[in-house]
Amino acid sequence: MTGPAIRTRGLRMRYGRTEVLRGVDLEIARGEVFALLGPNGAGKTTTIEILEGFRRRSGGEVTVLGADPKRAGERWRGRLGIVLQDWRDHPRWGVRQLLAHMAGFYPDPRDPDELLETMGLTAQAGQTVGRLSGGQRRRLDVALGIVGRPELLFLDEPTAGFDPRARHEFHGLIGGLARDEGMTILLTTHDLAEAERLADRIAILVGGAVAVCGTPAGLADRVRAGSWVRWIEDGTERAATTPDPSLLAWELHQRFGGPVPGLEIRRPSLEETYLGLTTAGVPTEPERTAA
Ligand SMILES: Nc1ncnc2c1ncn2[C@@H]1O[C@H](COP(=O)(O)OP(=O)(O)OP(=O)(O)O)[C@@H](O)[C@H]1O
Repeated sequence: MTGPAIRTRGLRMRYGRTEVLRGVDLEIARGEVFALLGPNGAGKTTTIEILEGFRRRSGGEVTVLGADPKRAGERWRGRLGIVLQDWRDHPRWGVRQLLAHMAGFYPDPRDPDELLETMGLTAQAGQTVGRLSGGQRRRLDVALGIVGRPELLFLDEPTAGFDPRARHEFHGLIGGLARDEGMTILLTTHDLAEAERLADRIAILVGGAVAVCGTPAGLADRVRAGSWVRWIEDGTERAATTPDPSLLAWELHQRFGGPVPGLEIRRPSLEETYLGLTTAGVPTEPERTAA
């Protein structure tokens, strides 16, 4: 099938009088791993719930695997894998029992035992779901999301509550699903390092619209464009923001004819810049950050 896996144009959502999404434009290619970032309440979950067909949008166009989620049926839904933020609990089910039960709904499911092994849950196979730790529960959620070999996988904050080892293993698993099986993956996360590591492209949602979107490297260049340079001149502290701090330092060095008093150069981390973007708004053109 041709065409992008996901396409939205002018997607809008209003809860009562509050407009949460104000024209979200996204285009996610088949086989792409795409991360949606944004502060709490930015509308990430709302966006993916609309894409999954769980929520009716207020406006705009949406196509997911060639269909409008508003009208798509069960066969379309069977091509999606969904890992929600708060999955309904099945505390009395056995881990393997639940996975095998869910596998039964799909025409070509993964083998539940192999999947438990991949997810590091073999030892918990006979345990009831209610007795799993938070991280184990999350891994089971992901197993349930991929048991039907979905073409498109939605992961809403998949690694929340994971310890570093589980997170590392999970990143390997997601990389493998995309690389080896060509699965399209849309994930939301608050972890910038996770987005950089996993995603082919990242979009940051601010104020109900996509503020920036690009590859992790492109985004890093773009948001890191402004470095702060400070120095003392005529007894006064001076400061400038520049995309090329070494050039400015060299110019100052020439001007002073030697060492520059109080010279300090600081390059904001991606994390700091992300925080800046999401609290103070963001210039939409890269040139403006580089001014
Ligand atoms: N069913 C609802 N009714 C009314 N308001 C809602 C509803 N669901 C979400 N909202 C509001 O919409 C906004 C966006 O919520 P959403 O859960 O989509 O954000 P998010 O980016 O996923 O946040 P988080 O990072 O905290 O998960 C929030 O202000 C939230 O309170």
